[in-house]
Parts: sequence; structure tokens; C-alpha cells
Amino acid sequence: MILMDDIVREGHPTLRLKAEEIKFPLTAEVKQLAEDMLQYLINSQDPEIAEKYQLRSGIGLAANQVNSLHRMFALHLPDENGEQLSFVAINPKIVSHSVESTFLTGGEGCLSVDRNVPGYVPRYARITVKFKTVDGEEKKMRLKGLPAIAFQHELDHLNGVMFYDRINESNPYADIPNAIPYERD
Ligand SMILES: CC(C)(C)[C@H](NC(=O)Nc1cc(F)cc(F)c1)C(=O)N(CC(=O)NO)CC1CCCC1
Ligand SMILES: [Zn+2]
Repeated sequence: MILMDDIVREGHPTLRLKAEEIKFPLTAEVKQLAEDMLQYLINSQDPEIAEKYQLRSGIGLAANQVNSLHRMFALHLPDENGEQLSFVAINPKIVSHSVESTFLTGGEGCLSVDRNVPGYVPRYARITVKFKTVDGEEKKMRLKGLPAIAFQHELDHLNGVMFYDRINESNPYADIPNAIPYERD
């Protein structure tokens, strides 16, 4: 089971490295890690388990954050229709994106960052993505809203990019051109 101690924090070198493509068929170890990453998110969103193990509730987790350079991340969050998105994306790619941008009006955080970093993080508003599932199936999805933002946040981790790398240094709340703000509830 992944616990908070397994999640590396900013300053750890692995957060700044590029994760490597995963070959299929998956080894038992990679399959287990993928499942453990998704299970962390599920556990962290269960009040009893989160309390018992002092887990920070998360909606996404990338392999770099558990000190692994396998190119995969887990997402577990509701989309705007209340549909539960819950999957591990292996070798994920953004194949196309909207011209419009979006950003979380409250800014972003990160399970690997134990401080508040204020400012808008520009993201594509809508993306078409491709990835493999743990069963080796090719998936193609169109995402918008929080799922789109989360997918981009996690994909950044696989490229050694942290959310604050994208905040305007001189003015963290500078207007983002062509952007539709995303108000979290
Ligand atoms: C770091 C933390 C604040 C815990 C963040 N959760 C989060 O943003 N939850 C959320 C946001 C909403 F807009 C509406 C809502 F219902 C719940 C998160 O899990 N991550 C995952 C992470 O650190 N992955 O590496 C950071 C988020 C920033 C943008 C999307 C993922
Ligand atoms: Zn993060």
C-alpha cells in the first residue's frame, strides 16, 4: 500500500527527470505499481482510510512521485457529469488540444509540494489523449474541465515539470489569453 512516506517531495531529483516509455507486456512489478498508485487515490478519498493512514486526499498521482521513472500516472476523479474517471494511463500522449486555455481559479497544488504556490497555471481547456491501459488496450479520450487539467498536471510530472514552472513569475495572476477560468466548487 502506498503511504505518504512513499511520495517524494519537491527537491527530490526524480521529480525533475523524464519518465521512460513502458514496454508491453508489463512485468508483474509494473502492473503492481500501477494498481498501487490508483489504490492510493481511492484510499485517500475514503475518509476512514485517509484518517487511519493520514493520507492527503489526491485526484492524480504520477510514477515520478513514488520515485519511479515508468511513464504512467493514475487519475481518480469525477468528471463534470459526475462520471467517475478512474484509470492508470500508460505512455500517455496529448494528440490534439483546443486553442482555448483554462486554469483553476484557486491555483494548483501538488501531493509532492508541501506549501502553497499562488498563481494561475495555464492548461489547454480541451484535449484529445491516447494511452494504454494496464491490459495493453489503446484508449483515446476527449477531456475537458478538471479531468483535462489533471491529465496535463500528471503528464507534466512524467516530463519533470512542476505546476509552478508554468506560473507567470512577474505576475502570478496575470491574465491568461484566450482562457476560460475553471471555478472549483
Ligand atoms: C494536491 C491536491 C490539492 C491534493 C490536488 N487535489 C485537487 O486539486 N483536488 C480537487 C481540485 C478541484 F478543482 C476540485 C476537486 F473536487 C478536487 C491533487 O490531488 N493533485 C494531484 C497531484 O498532485 N498530482 O501530481 C494536484 C491537482 C492540481 C490540478 C489537478 C491535480
Ligand atoms: Zn502533482
